[in-house]
Amino acid sequence: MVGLSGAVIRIQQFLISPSMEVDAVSILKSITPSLEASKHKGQAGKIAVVGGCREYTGAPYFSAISALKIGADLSHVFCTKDAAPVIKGYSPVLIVHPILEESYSVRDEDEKSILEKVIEEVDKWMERFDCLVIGPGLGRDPFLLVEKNSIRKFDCVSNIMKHARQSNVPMVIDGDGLFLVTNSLDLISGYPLAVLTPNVNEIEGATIFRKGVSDFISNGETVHSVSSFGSPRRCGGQGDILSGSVAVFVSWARQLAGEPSMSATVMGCIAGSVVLRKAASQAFERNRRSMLTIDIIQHLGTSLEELCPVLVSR
Ligand SMILES: NC(=O)C1=CN([C@@H]2O[C@H](COP(=O)(O)OP(=O)(O)OC[C@H]3O[C@@H](n4cnc5c(N)ncnc54)[C@H](O)[C@@H]3O)[C@@H](O)[C@H]2O)[C@@H](O)CC1
Ligand SMILES: Nc1ncnc2c1ncn2[C@@H]1O[C@H](COP(=O)(O)OP(=O)(O)OP(=O)(O)O)[C@@H](O)[C@H]1O
Ligand SMILES: [Mg+2]
Repeated sequence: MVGLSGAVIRIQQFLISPSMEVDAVSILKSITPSLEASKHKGQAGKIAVVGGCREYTGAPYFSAISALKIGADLSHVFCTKDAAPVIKGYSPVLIVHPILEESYSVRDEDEKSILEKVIEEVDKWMERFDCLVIGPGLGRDPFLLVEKNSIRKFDCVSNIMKHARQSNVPMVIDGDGLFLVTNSLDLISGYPLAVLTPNVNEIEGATIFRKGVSDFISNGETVHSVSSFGSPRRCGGQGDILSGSVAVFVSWARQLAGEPSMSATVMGCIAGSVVLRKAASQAFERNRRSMLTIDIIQHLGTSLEELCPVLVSR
């Protein structure tokens, strides 16, 4: 396990490691499944986003809707009670669970029983999920994410992550989920099915996707870059599209037969990067300075189709 200062040194090593521009489109094509009339609902992926609180409702929406736009069959959001009606109002296609509690609505003596209820609710679904996204718009409430050395004994999201890990469910960790893991590295340390998507970082065992002018993806051994043209607009929420997209591609990559030369998490990150960058470039061409995150979401389908045309088997 590495501490935060260790993680910072590793960021520097990560950045100076030689990286190779990867053939991202070939990887995308190799993991994207065909559409077959015989397939049933759920086989193309069931994704769950854990995030959304009073302040942030956009981030979990962007992430969850992007998973559907990439091609997942079902997309769930586990959020606080206050955020749920707002997120439901954005779209009827998302399945929204208003189960998380913030500390202002929980008495100290009720914490344990409420935590148990939250975990019971999530556990009902856990085995069915192909990938979780932890953190978009989660906020920093101490009953959601416990801080290091806090006197607080319980928090909801660490426990959800522990249960996901026990069930071998992959996790893409972004936004406030990154804040949580930098305070509790053991949540993901040594877990090969964790993907972290910070602006810069590295933690042993997990796959790191460092976002920027070029995206760098590493599992600690090799570094792959994706530098295809994206967009010069940096409006908020593009990282959320990425987390939802990567979740779907990781779940697809895990279905590959044989022994692929890269891990499912690395392949899923590469595929997510190339599709998002293409969608961002298309959205920017059309909207220029007024390009918004929702414009990129509208181009996810056409970008994926251009890079990896759909194959329909009857
Ligand atoms: N419309 C919306 O509702 C939006 C909400 N957003 C949410 O807003 C909240 C704050 O997002 P910000 O963009 O300010 O924060 P970031 O997504 O940049 O980072 C969140 C946290 O991750 C950690 N982190 C990131 N990079 C790190 C590194 N290299 N090393 C160590 N730790 C690192 C830090 O604790 C940081 O505060 C998040 O919940 C985010 O999901 C954003 O996603 C933008 C859109
Ligand atoms: N300077 C850049 N030029 C081109 N593309 C970029 C640049 N920076 C980031 N990107 C692309 O945008 C994607 C999202 O990265 P970004 O840095 O916007 O995330 P973020 O800051 O976490 O977003 P959010 O607002 O959702 O929190 C990256 O994967 C990358 O492909
Ligand atoms: Mg972000």
